[in-house]
Amino acid sequence: MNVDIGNALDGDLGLARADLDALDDRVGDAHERIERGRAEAEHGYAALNLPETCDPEPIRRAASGFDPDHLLTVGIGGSALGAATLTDALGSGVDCRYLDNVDPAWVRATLDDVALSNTVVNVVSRSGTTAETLSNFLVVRRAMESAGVDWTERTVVTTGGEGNLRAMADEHDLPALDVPEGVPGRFSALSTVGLFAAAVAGVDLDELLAGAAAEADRLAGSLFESPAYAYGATAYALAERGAATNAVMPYAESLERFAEWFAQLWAESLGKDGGGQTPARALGATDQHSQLQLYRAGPADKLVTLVRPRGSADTPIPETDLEGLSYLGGSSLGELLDAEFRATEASLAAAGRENVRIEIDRVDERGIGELLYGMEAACVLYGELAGVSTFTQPAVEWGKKAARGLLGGGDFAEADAVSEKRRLEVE
Ligand SMILES: O=P(O)(O)OC[C@H]1O[C@H](O)[C@H](O)[C@@H](O)[C@@H]1O
Repeated sequence: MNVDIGNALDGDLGLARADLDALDDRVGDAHERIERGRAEAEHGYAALNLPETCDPEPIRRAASGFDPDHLLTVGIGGSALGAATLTDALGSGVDCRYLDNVDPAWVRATLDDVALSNTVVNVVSRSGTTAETLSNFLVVRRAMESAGVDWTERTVVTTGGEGNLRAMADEHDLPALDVPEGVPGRFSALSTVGLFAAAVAGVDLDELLAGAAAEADRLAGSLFESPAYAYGATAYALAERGAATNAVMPYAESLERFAEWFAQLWAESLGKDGGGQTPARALGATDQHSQLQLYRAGPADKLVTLVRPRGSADTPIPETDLEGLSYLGGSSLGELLDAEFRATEASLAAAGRENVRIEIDRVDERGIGELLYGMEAACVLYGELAGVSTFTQPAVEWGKKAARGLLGGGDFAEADAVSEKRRLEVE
């Protein structure tokens, strides 16, 4: 992964090279803290050891028993987004669906759309208690029963040591993969949580983990020596100067889910103590024709993170005698996309709007391994610099408890707050 922070300097928010030089001592201290956390496999930091600690063999074994047309992953948040990012970017041959919402019409439509007799279900929940995931799984199970399909033959469970899912896996003797200790959901893409779906979809797990390991090897005590830290430190420094939004804009359709994954990573890890950066999701070149207006001419409160592969398969643009379009003929869609990318960068920079360029060689296992690991390390570094508790999500838990209380799942004070909703209705 290559990170170019040149366009983050000397823009409207006033970040100068000297500021990054001054920040670098703190990056060195944060790196030491991160390395200590990794050495002791502390909660959260353990995720940065996954390239070494994750054994792909049991995952491949669990996947090898199937040759499905469809893979239905039932999970939410960190228990769906990592797998979805991997299969969208790298998967082939298997139709991968993610039941990561409880919209009843959509769940029904998804189930109607797949041949359940040729579907593998992966139900994923670290806690084994998440209401959305468990409810969806019960619906899937019932649909399989109604279709005369033995769900116990087609279900793989990925979960922690305890909880309802673990009990169900034990009761029905289902194949079960363990969520590793100390790895929060949003940092779990490179574990059993993300890799089962990837394996079913034909992704080369060894190459993916090798890409991540290569990025891990680049972590160093200076932001000028480590691409991941260069990005994390720059994002932090800009946030301190008012970049309240981080707009992530991949220039590849296959990376659209990556932006969704990044949004969870960044928001849930760093949105604490009144700070953080609101992730915005955009897609190049499509959103050059919509959101770019705001990024260039709206409030100067953003970092735009442009992500792209350096190379990909290309499609020539046919010659045309249409007047005014001849400049396109003989060129290619790839060249056009490249020009759009560089034009966006330049248009932002010329308006004083900070942006960073992140590149991988290709959208392949190596590149995606580098990218996911690099963003995770960047996020952990940002968390250290900001002094927040990167690996917790108390605000999310609050809402979970309130919803559970409303459904009669226990006595939660959070549920009482629901009746205190302020109203000012206009009809
Ligand atoms: O894997 P689970 O325990 O089902 O959790 C799924 C998701 O639940 C919560 O909302 C957390 O905030 C997420 O970080 C987590 O990924």
